[in-house]
Amino acid sequence: MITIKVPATSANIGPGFDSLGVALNLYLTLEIHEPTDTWEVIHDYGDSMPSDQNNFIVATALRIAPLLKPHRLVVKSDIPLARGLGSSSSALIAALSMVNILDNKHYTQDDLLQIATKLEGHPDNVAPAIFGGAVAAFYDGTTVFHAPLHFPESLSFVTFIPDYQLLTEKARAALPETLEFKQSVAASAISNTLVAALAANNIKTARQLIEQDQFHEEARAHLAPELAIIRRIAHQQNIIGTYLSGAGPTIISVVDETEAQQLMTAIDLAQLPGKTYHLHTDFTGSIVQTND
Ligand SMILES: Nc1ncnc2c1ncn2[C@@H]1O[C@H](COP(=O)(O)OP(=O)(O)O)[C@@H](O)[C@H]1O
Ligand SMILES: N[C@@H](CCOP(=O)(O)O)C(=O)O
Repeated sequence: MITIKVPATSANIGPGFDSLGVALNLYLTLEIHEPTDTWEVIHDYGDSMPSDQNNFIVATALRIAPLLKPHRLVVKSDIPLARGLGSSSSALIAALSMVNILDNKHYTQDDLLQIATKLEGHPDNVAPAIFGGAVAAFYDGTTVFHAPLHFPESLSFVTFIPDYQLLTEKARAALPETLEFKQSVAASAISNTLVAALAANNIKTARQLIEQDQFHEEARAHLAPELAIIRRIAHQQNIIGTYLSGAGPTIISVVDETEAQQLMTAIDLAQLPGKTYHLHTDFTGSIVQTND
């Protein structure tokens, strides 16, 4: 049996729209079992998720390798669907990794990133899902340029996952088509400076910038009302900043490890519809294991 393990990801990290992302310690695992006559996907997502060649993982694999031989697959995941934690990117990387193995493609991690970004449209989830850690990336429509962003290791992520789903497609449809020149300059300067501050462990500057996104959060605020509520709660504590994870609706507060429990308790007291988790950076990224 072959097992592919891919982490969840949180994209944007505030002002880094479509460019910054970090891998988190929730995982999708895809087990590849024996060859079969037709594709069989065993999962516990419920009846609305296909269990045959129409399953997203198989369909994605067949887009890349239409003649791939069917196998019995088992998918296990603690990454919730359509919550802004990159479930579709993790599934996509699992699919491409399966093609890599079954079709002997010899894709490097960089090849995977280029193909995955073409399929996903933006690199900020797929890059950290492949490499682990935090990544900054830019896709010009043809090529992805990327570099690791070394976060201070003491940072962790208090993560509120609402009970409701929000498809990324719907949250992207809420975005403006254009951004005025002056605002674009500010938005990109905020993002650049946040990246430099995080890389330099300059927490004071990171704290001043992480909630200053000008690209997407305001346009999406009505789709994820918990963002404003959790920000208010978090501002009463010693946190670094709170942002909309990916397209939402998950809300993440970046905190020093030692401050996490106090914030989780405060969020839980607000009794919002959802659950709070204390997540950490996954530094490994996607891995493939061959078991007997
Ligand atoms: N493990 C999986 N198996 C099959 N399809 C999946 C899986 N994970 C995600 N998907 C597909 O991706 C959709 C969610 O993607 P998206 O709206 O981009 O949200 P997010 O990536 O933030 O979780 C799901 O509704 C489902 O169609
Ligand atoms: N930059 C994208 C990230 C989408 O992430 P997801 O986890 O919600 O799929 C966006 O903000 O649309």
